[in-house]
Amino acid sequence: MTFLVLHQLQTSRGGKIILNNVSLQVDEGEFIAILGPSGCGKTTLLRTLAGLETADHGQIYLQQQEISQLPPSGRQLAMVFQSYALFPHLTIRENLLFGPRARGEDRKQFASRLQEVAGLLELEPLLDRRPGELSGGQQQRVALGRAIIARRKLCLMDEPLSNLDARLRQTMRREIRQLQQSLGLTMLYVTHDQSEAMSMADRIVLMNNGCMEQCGTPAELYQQPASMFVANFIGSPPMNLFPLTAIPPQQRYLPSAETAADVVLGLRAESLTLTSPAHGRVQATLISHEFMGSDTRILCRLAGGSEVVTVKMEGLRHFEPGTPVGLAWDDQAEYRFHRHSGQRILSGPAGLPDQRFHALS
Ligand SMILES: Nc1ncnc2c1ncn2[C@@H]1O[C@H](COP(=O)(O)OP(=O)(O)OP(=O)(O)O)[C@@H](O)[C@H]1O
Repeated sequence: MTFLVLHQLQTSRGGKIILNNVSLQVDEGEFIAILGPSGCGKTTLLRTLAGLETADHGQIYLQQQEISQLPPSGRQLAMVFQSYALFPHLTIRENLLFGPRARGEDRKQFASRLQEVAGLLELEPLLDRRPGELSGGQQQRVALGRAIIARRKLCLMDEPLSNLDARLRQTMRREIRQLQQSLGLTMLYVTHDQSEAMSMADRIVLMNNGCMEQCGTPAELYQQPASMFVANFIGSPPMNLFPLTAIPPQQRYLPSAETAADVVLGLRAESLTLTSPAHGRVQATLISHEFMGSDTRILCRLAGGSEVVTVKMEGLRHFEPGTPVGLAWDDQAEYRFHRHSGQRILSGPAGLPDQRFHALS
């Protein structure tokens, strides 16, 4: 059932459009990651939803009720900020109960609600401490606890893990996802980390310059990128993108009605294999390699040009820089994009069956 609807939201600041015509439908219990580079409007989208920014136009509906004109306190949602926004002079107990107290909720239930949330988030031993006496991860849990104790069905989170080290971030990702699923929360979660979005979300909204570039499951964004921007943002390493003219004419399968100069070819690093120079579709020279643990990433420069591509191979590999090699790939692994618009070209190359083109058209 549709729980939240954003309809053509536009928000400006200082005469500049920050959010441009954003529309989205979210089901109850869904985890949506709002992903994009710095400055693309993620925080503004969350703040507009929470009523902390005023939209120029557009509507927001929560459970079929329009909330666009309501003040933040009337919107019935919880928000967790990047900075945690805990009161430093209050104990953790007081921080957790601050919201229910301020809203004048039933005091008789405070003890049981506190116990429930503290138990869920393993905060019991910390209740009498102040935020300054907690680690970053513990403070993050308290911030989460404040959202949960509010018993709001919609929870907005703005980069909640960005102050934590890499290992703790991994643990907290799983904890937040498990809590969200077990409590049936609907979550909008802002991050600029594509691996965080990929590992946590049911769907990802990828934003670019105030607009929604693509919305879909992590697999859809990875396998069916709508544009070069998406192909370059999703995946580690990002998709190799180079002009079709960088490969020999006999290897260029051209989409109908395009010239090679207008087409950018996209190949995922794991779709490429290294061969002897004579057996490759193109020739290249090894530049360097990086061992990542489970795989090795090999950087190669295409012959006759300056384009560098990354090849991903399982396990530990050793290569001599400067070695001539060939690169091979299946026709089915190719993506094509318009050089100027950046949009994916969905018409198949002449005479070449391609499941992906059919899937999208
Ligand atoms: N008060 C303001 N006046 C004018 N422009 C602003 C103001 N606050 C933010 N902006 C601009 O709005 C754009 C979007 O900002 P926003 O904070 O929503 O981006 P973001 O995607 O969350 O970025 P980050 O990941 O760096 O937090 C940016 O270009 C920013 O410079």
